[in-house]
Amino acid sequence: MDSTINWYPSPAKLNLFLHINGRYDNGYHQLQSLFQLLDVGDEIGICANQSGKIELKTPIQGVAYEDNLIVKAAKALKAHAHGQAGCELYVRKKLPMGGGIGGGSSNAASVLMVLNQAWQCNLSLDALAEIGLALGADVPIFIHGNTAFAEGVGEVLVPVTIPTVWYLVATPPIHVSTRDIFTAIDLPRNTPKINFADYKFEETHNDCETLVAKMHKEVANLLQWLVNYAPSRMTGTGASVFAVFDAKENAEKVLNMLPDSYTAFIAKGVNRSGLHEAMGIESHSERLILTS
Ligand SMILES: C[C@@](CO)(OP(=O)(O)O)[C@H](O)COP(=O)(O)OP(=O)(O)OC[C@H]1O[C@@H](n2ccc(N)nc2=O)[C@H](O)[C@@H]1O
Ligand SMILES: Nc1ncnc2c1ncn2[C@@H]1O[C@H](COP(=O)(O)OP(=O)(O)O)[C@@H](O)[C@H]1O
Repeated sequence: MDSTINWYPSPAKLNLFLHINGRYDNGYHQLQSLFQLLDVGDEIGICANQSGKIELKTPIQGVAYEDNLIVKAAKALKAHAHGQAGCELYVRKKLPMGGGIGGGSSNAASVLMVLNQAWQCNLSLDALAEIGLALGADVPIFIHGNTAFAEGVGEVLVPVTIPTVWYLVATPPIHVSTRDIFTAIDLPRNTPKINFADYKFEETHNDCETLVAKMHKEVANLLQWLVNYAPSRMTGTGASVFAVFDAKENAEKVLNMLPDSYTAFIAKGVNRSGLHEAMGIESHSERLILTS
């Protein structure tokens, strides 16, 4: 094996809506969501070897080696590899962490997908998604690599093709703990299930948004500002917020006016993950086609 570092996309996602339909006995929440993949993300560098060691060459400040989802993913897959499977791992972090745009889960998925090939584990996408689910509820989305409706805790997926739009994604300088939101007493947990074929953005919402906006005025202020320019909503359990535009130029105009206190980027919505495109993995799954 040579020592070339190969770089792969690790795309971000948005939850275009997030409905909480109930709660399972283990405390996890039963969700419905539309996961929109983006053409923007981190980059994961991987150099597979036969050292038997998993080395992270670019540590992330504030995340310990054993807690890093990149390392956890490699360790989880090593149990399915032969011989002295090892690797050097690198990340070029571009996505804000803990913002509800899935950077950590996507990093884990990219590592699982690439090492599955490099170590010749030959696991199916379903098997990789099952390993990924134990690392985080959003990992299966990134393994299957489709913009998709999700149910359950995010593991029951219906791939979808939706029209291309542009997003301005902005993150206030705060951290929202997913756990704190899901354990809050006043989180709504009884939104009726929708039929995915009837989905319309304006008829859906994010059940976490009101609570997070109440707890963090930065999120409330950002939403109040953005909604003057375009339909806007929080993604996941926050703190990032997105606004939807038909044209990239319009998103750029609003980005130029955005106060400096937010980190922000513009991304195109894609129906297929850039990782799967880069790895040449064809999409065979049947897709629900939405025209608006
Ligand atoms: C709700 C979403 C939507 O994308 O929020 P974001 O994390 O993206 O903001 C995710 O599915 C989150 O996934 P992830 O961040 O991987 O969550 P996990 O590590 O699996 O769980 C963190 C904690 O959130 C709670 N949790 C998570 C998912 C879920 N369906 N119900 C829950 O109650 C659990 O208390 C768990 O201990
Ligand atoms: N490789 C990683 N990239 C980002 N976050 C990571 C990573 N490994 C572990 N984490 C931890 O996971 C948390 C959630 O990260 P992330 O997936 O970016 O956010 P979210 O789940 O809100 O979309 C971070 O706050 C960080 O502590």
